[in-house]
Amino acid sequence: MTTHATSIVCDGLSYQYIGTHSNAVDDVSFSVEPGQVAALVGPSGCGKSTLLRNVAGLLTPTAGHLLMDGRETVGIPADKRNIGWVPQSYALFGHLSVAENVEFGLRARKVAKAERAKRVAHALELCRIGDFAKRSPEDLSGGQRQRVAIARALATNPKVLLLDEPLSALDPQLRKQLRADLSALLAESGVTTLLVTHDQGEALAMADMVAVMRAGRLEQYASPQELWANPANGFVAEFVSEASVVATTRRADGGWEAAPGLVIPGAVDGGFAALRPGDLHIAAEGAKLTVTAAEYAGDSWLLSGDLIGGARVSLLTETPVTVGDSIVVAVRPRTKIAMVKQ
Ligand SMILES: Nc1ncnc2c1ncn2[C@@H]1O[C@H](COP(=O)(O)OP(=O)(O)OP(=O)(O)O)[C@@H](O)[C@H]1O
Repeated sequence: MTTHATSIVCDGLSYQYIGTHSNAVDDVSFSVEPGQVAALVGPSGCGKSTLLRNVAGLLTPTAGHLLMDGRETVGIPADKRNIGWVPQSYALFGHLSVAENVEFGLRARKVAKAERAKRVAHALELCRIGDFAKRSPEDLSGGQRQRVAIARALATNPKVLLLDEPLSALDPQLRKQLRADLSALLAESGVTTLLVTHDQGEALAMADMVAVMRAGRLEQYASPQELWANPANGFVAEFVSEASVVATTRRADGGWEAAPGLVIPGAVDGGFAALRPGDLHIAAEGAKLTVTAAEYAGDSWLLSGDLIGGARVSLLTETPVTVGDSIVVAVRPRTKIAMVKQ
């Protein structure tokens, strides 16, 4: 769809709401390469939507720069930025057909009729909703409605696509299915995309780059693989991979352990070990763990428990275990544990 993709640079961007005492977005810097999909993730209230609204031009930064294709964008009104905005609710018009919804933004921009028809047809095809062109969006499933909202945004040939929680209106089963479809669609469209999600799984699965935010600050900006392998700190490890971040101590043999007997293979320096549920298994030798919760997950159990020393960790196992049981756990063979600073 896009012939020329746009780069986005946020440079020291801050935003403070009137009447508040701190920045909702605080000195955030990152850049998105042309055609990339970047996800903003972080706990509720960390500033994701505020940042997205600044990029959209719905809010004006209190400090910093926002560059698109190297050009300062702060000060340019929202309707002159050529941005495709897909709100959480999709905001489709029920009294218009799917095709008319997609055409809506083009009419508003006074695009000529023949060109409108061409762009609508292309957007419908790209989003695989041509079969529903004459239907009302109200007669479509949640997933199909989402495609209409994206087609409507893409039809205007935006420089940048902004998606606010694109999958949150869908049920959990459908969310997983549709994130692959949405990724494929975004890749095919080639448009530079910023998306907000509070679901770290969604961010890892869909984005080229992920911005992890906490209390307005950017904690880390990296590819999903890099975030997983080298989380910048304990917060990122816990948020991105549901890790338990446990302090290590030096063993007499020079190695490091996260609890008596729980050796962290390959750890050269001490620090905190980010232990993910998939990192540990029940073993003959290792550390004692008292099971405090056992959640059945179909082909496995998700156990949580306390190690000697008090740290709480989780692990996936196929062995049925009951709450109160005492088990021995170790790091699975050939598993690299991420070490972080707290
Ligand atoms: N209009 C407003 N006036 C004052 N403060 C606001 C306003 N909107 C948001 N905030 C505050 O700014 C901070 C960031 O909010 P924001 O909505 O950007 O977070 P978020 O990460 O998108 O959260 P969520 O995941 O819950 O949508 C929060 O502390 C919030 O209370």
